[in-house]
Amino acid sequence: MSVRVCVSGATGWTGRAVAAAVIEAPDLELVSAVSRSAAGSDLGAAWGQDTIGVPVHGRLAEALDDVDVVVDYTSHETIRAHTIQAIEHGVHVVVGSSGLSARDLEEIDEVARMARVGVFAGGNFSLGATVLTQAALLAAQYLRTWEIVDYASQNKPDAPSGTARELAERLAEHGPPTVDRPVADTGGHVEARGATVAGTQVHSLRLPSYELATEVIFGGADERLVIRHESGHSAEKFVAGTLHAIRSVPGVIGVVRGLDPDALAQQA
Ligand SMILES: NC(=O)C1=CN([C@@H]2O[C@H](COP(=O)(O)OP(=O)(O)OC[C@H]3O[C@@H](n4cnc5c(N)ncnc54)[C@H](OP(=O)(O)O)[C@@H]3O)[C@@H](O)[C@H]2O)C=CC1
Ligand SMILES: O=C(O)C1=N[C@H](C(=O)O)C[C@H](O)C1
Repeated sequence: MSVRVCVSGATGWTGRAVAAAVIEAPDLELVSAVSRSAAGSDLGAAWGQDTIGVPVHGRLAEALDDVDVVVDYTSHETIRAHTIQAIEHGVHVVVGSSGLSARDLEEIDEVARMARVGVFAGGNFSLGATVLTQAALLAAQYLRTWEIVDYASQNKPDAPSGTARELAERLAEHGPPTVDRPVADTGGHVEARGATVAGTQVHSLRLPSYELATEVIFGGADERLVIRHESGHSAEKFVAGTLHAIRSVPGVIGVVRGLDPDALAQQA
């Protein structure tokens, strides 16, 4: 039987690519979509194409009937409320949108477990970013000092990126990085040392020409290790990971965070 999917944010950069892939997948069925500006239209028409029989709703709450999994690529402003709404409706959630902290995900985990619903949250669903996280987790076992630099376009509305936040929070699994001088003891403008996310300093740059790049720099004795992921301009790189999450999440209760690179490599 097909997994019935709603794509929230289906007229956006990422949601459109994901919705198109859901339509093409033989084991998935796109039953509804969400977008405020296209509310009331057919999704194909909203894309400037032939109609495809998929209604677009202006609010997620209106789009959840007969849905097994909602995939959300809307924004950091809406993701928390959307995730809770879907769980309360008994619908599994794939969280693509950035903005949820580890604390948010702990709270969501409790609600999801009570409802016996799965939530698959990915700070970055691309294969390269997934490998970045795995490489950084390995490095953190040996090199105990690190900071993260998060590069994105000047239009990205949130900071840090979901990619950088998830990386910092996953690195916290190895305990906080070693610091010689606490950030709070910094003279001058302490803000210049960046934001402390789960114990890691994160520096977000927002400049024209970047899509998204994430760099984690490990400091050792007279040496450094730099691990950097660079994103191109298409949203296609997020599709395989998102489809993997859609297929996996009905078998989950509570929150699962981050992709397994082996599972993703097999899917790609
Ligand atoms: N985890 C990952 O791998 C990735 C995460 N992201 C994250 O996904 C999110 C979306 O990014 P992107 O695709 O670039 O965004 P876009 O701005 O291109 O698209 C956003 C989509 O969501 C809809 N939307 C926005 N707000 C609402 C709302 N309040 N209610 C209903 N629909 C809404 C928009 O339609 P309308 O305005 O008409 O409502 C549009 O369809 C961001 O948080 C981004 O950081 C992006 C790429 C990869
Ligand atoms: O806002 C975006 O555009 C993106 N956001 C994601 C993030 O916050 O990490 C990742 C993606 O590369 C694009």
